[in-house]
Amino acid sequence: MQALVKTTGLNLTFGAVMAADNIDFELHSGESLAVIGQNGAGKTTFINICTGYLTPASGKVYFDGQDITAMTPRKIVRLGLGRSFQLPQLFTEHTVRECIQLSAARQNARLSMFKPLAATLDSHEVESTLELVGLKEDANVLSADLPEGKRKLLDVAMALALRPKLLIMDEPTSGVASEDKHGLMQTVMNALKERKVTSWFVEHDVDIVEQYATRVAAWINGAIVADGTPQEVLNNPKIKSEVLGT
Ligand SMILES: Nc1ncnc2c1ncn2[C@@H]1O[C@H](COP(=O)(O)OP(=O)(O)OP(=O)(O)O)[C@@H](O)[C@H]1O
Repeated sequence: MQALVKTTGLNLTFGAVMAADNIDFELHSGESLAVIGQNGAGKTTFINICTGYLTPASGKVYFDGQDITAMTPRKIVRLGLGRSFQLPQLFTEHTVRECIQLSAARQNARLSMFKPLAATLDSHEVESTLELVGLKEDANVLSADLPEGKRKLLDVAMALALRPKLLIMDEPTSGVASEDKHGLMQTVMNALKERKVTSWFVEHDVDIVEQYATRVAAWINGAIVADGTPQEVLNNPKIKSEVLGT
């Protein structure tokens, strides 16, 4: 089966820092990948390279068989590689519904000064996305007024409005109270399953990793040092001492 994401020999340094060290990696449709690693290990740099925000010094990135190494983030999103951010990128002066509408319109290049936004979009699509992430009752709330957990959900919903094949989430539960993390992840993972979206998420909470990942990749100094089932990676002595600190 062709990999959904494939990288070959990716390298990137920032001065003396090795942020990506010859990374060969594959992700297949249907996987749920958790990425773990200490701060500064290179998890976000790898995501930035795969989503067009950074260009590697050498190496290639393929999405669905297509070379996307030199593509812009916008083009990559249109191919079906979605992304959410550690700090949600919302339209803070707009309501929850409008944020989803704007996201969907951006994807379809349907933003126009001359037509109301709602008239250019499939309203059923927008409403079903709101429902999917449990934000229907908040549809008319300003996104800036949402609590952190719902801001994260809206960020995911905006990415889902673009109908991705893969969603990469950089720390989807960071900044959320520990008692709310599981509820948030459950909603997100149910939504991805419903839309048949492959998932890749960066996570520091081992309980979340164990519960929601089918595969774990552990990073140290810009390299993947362990890659396997959660059981294998989380019980690996090197990962326990150098990544998890247990
Ligand atoms: N634009 C940049 N300029 C200079 N150095 C950078 C830049 N981006 C990242 N780095 C450095 O590259 C290394 C990897 O950073 P990266 O953000 O990828 O780590 P991370 O594993 O995502 O960490 P965190 O868990 O803190 O988000 C770090 O040493 C970081 O300081």
